[in-house]
Amino acid sequence: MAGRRVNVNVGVLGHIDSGKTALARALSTTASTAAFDKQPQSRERGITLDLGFSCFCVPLPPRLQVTLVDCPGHASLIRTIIGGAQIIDLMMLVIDVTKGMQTQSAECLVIGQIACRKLIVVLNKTDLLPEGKRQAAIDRMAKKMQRTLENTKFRGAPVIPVAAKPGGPDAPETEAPQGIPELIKLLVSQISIPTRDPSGPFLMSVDHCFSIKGQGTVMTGTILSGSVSLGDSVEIPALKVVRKVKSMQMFHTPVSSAVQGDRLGICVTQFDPKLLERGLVCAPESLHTVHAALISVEKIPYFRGPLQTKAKFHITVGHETVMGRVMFFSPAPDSLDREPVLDSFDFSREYLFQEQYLCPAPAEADEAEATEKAGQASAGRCPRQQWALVEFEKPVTCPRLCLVIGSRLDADIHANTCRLAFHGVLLHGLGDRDYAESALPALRVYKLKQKHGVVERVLDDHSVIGRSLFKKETNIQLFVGLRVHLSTGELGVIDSAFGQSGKFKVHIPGGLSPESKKILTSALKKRGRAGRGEAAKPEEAERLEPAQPVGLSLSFKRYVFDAHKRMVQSP
Ligand SMILES: Nc1nc2c(ncn2[C@@H]2O[C@H](COP(=O)(O)OP(=O)(O)OP(=O)(O)O)[C@@H](O)[C@H]2O)c(=O)[nH]1
Ligand SMILES: [Mg+2]
Repeated sequence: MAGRRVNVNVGVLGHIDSGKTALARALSTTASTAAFDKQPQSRERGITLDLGFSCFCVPLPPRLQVTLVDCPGHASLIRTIIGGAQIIDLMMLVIDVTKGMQTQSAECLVIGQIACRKLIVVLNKTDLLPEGKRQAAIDRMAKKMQRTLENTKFRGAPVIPVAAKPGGPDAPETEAPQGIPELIKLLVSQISIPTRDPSGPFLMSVDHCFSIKGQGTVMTGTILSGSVSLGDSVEIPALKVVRKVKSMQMFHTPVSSAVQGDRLGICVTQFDPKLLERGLVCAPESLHTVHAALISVEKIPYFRGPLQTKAKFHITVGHETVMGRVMFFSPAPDSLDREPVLDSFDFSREYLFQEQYLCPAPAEADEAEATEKAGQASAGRCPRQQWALVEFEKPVTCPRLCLVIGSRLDADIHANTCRLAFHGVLLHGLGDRDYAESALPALRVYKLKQKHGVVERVLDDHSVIGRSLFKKETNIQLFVGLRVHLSTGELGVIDSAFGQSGKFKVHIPGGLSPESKKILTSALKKRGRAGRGEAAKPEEAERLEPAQPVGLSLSFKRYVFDAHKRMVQSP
């Protein structure tokens, strides 16, 4: 790769109007087709609508080509921002120094924590600060940003002041940007040349597609994995078409091959560019299209409100965003602290269904209160990994183990709240349309069912009558053979229904203990004659209630996807 430029992708993210495009322009020496808001709609609306690519070179060995990925800032374009964040090696978070952190700055920071390894903060528009107080204001904002980064993985990241377009839109082009050489120096010092891995299946994220008369259709994008050479066949999975690579260019320079991390244009023939505004191109058959997926999931702490099972979210899978319904589940109680596994899903294990994603209970909540409340787990009971089954409204094509982000993009963009709800890794895709029948029965997620009743009376040393555990209309036959526990410690087995009012007979293999017999036979006088101290009639005597209630508890599992709804009791 002597003399070959190593390409590094740097994202330019931040709240709308913080000056991202102005900064990209101030830094770049070469612009790609769609850089600097060239599209007419961008011009019309005066905002960036799509990813813009431009670059500059740093003549250091190996010659570094820094590709800037200029992302939109507008809240409604967050899908594009998430797509952009997945192809970058380092993120520049652009902050308007006169405004500080704004809503989308916070969302970009969240996306950065999920998708990027490195970040620097660029305080832009310093020319707007009054001359005399400028440095003090910059120092104050830099300190504020450090505090914001304090409890993120970017703690201690560098903060640098610039003015990408001093004087603003009306300033003459001659007005030189400020702080750019220092920013380039900082970028070069922060960029660790990522190890590019040419192995693995070829996968490219395409961000623009256009035709060139006499040549064919050019798809520009960034290689996410593997490599590509002239003459290779590539698949557009969303359209299920395969084409040969006719020619390739990197920033207007013809090349014969490219590897992960490179940004390039691939030219193919007989392909209508309108069919693929943005999406994926890959080695044939290397991606899968899934109708549902099992993901490892982590809640984003800034998202307010619970992550409710059965709720719908916008699910960004790789570079596509579709609506999906989620069902959360956690490890079975005996494996709460298992090491998280992020490269596969273990179907051999059992999992506990959750009404909500489990968050640590507040420190002051006591154990009972914490386990009581849905969606909360006391400190010692918070699992190290949780999962979700995501059922997509329409199938998505994505790489294995790709990033997944769940968000509430329909939330009010002026409500200054983080719309990003959770993130995770797609561990297992369900490609069958009828996955509910073909795949889900193998997913052993269970609900723990608990029923409580009382012993009404003793029949003999090995059997009692229970009540208030089933409803009158319950078919008790279904429960025959299940184990119940007496509050006095004995183990019982449901033997049969007893009468028509939901009562049932319990067989106690080990027999009642003497204490239990005492409790159960030291009966309360029944109302009526016996209640008035008169001798109860014999048939009334056996209906006497124990003085102190003896509880009967029945617990069993029901597997959520077991069509027969069997009740299972662990051995
Ligand atoms: N005074 C001053 N104005 C700036 C500076 N940088 C950008 N601007 C102005 O701020 C406005 C927004 O600049 P853009 O670069 O389009 O901001 P952006 O972050 O790309 O906007 P979106 O892409 O729509 O989110 C424009 O009018 C710029 O001229 C700066 O350093 N100083
Ligand atoms: Mg812009």
